[in-house]
Amino acid sequence: MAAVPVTIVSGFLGAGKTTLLNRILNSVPSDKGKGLKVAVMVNDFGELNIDSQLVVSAEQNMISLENGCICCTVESDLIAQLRKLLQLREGRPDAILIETSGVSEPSKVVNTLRYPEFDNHLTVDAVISVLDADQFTNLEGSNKRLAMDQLSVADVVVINKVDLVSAEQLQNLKDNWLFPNACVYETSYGELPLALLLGQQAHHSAQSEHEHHHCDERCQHQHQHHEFYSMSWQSEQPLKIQALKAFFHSLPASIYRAKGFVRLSGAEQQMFLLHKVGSRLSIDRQLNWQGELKNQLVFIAGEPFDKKQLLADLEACVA
Ligand SMILES: Nc1nc2c(ncn2[C@@H]2O[C@H](COP(=O)(O)OP(=O)(O)OP(=O)(O)O)[C@@H](O)[C@H]2O)c(=O)[nH]1
Repeated sequence: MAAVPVTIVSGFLGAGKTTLLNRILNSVPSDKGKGLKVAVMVNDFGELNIDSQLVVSAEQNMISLENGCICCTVESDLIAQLRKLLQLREGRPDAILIETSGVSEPSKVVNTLRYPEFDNHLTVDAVISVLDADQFTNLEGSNKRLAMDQLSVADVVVINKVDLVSAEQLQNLKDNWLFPNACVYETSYGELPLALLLGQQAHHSAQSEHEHHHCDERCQHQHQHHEFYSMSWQSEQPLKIQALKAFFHSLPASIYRAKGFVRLSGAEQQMFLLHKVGSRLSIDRQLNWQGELKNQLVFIAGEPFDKKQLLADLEACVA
């Protein structure tokens, strides 16, 4: 049996990984039409599983690796899920897509895929890293270092959100480019031909470190994992939109990412999808909502933050 190609979609928080994943899934010819059978793994860092609710998974096999980081705390879950997929007699996927959380290091996921037990069963097709053209230059400190680490192992870099930047800003980004080995594409909303993203066998193995290295409890190898902090909040009460916007605009910059669903007063039977990425906030009506009518929000920060205060401020937004 041929090895199953695995594509890793990585990139910093909010860069547009889920958007790109959905774009890919919508373009893959469906299984029933004798197309590809794709298994999708998504990894959300926060306690609430927002991404899995956003992925269009119609006929695909969707697996959620929750509440932790795919490259460390949920690595064993990743291994177990990969084993399960490979053991399938029928329905073994033709391709696997892994969307890492925005705080994961894709090189560690590549190393997991290289464990001897997966030899001849899995092959890394490409590591794709999505870059947020709008927010990338504003990243600082450990956020910047992590975003750079993610880019440094990419075979394909997708410069996304070009609709939000001027030609000059984009040129500036490219003039300071540090990753000559990757194929680089520019786009908005991950809109790229499927052929540029899947089945390219683009992976350059030399780019990942620690080949065949399997950490165990005796291992001296230091995981230089970047620390991130998250908090989740759920409530059934509708929120006041103006108060909610003011709340988000007053958050400390270290709370870089927030996402989830909110219920707003005046439209109680609807649900709204909320995204905060760096300084940008969007709140959009969700069409054809099938889930529960309740607020579910996740906050992710590069520094510890006052969770009690955040909860109190959120509760003050309840109508
Ligand atoms: N204007 C604009 N917005 C975009 C584009 N791509 C994605 N977005 C928006 O950016 C926000 C984050 O997109 P996601 O696809 O959820 O980003 P992500 O990388 O999966 O986020 P995490 O998994 O939380 O790290 C959403 O509001 C998207 O609609 C783009 O090209 N242009």
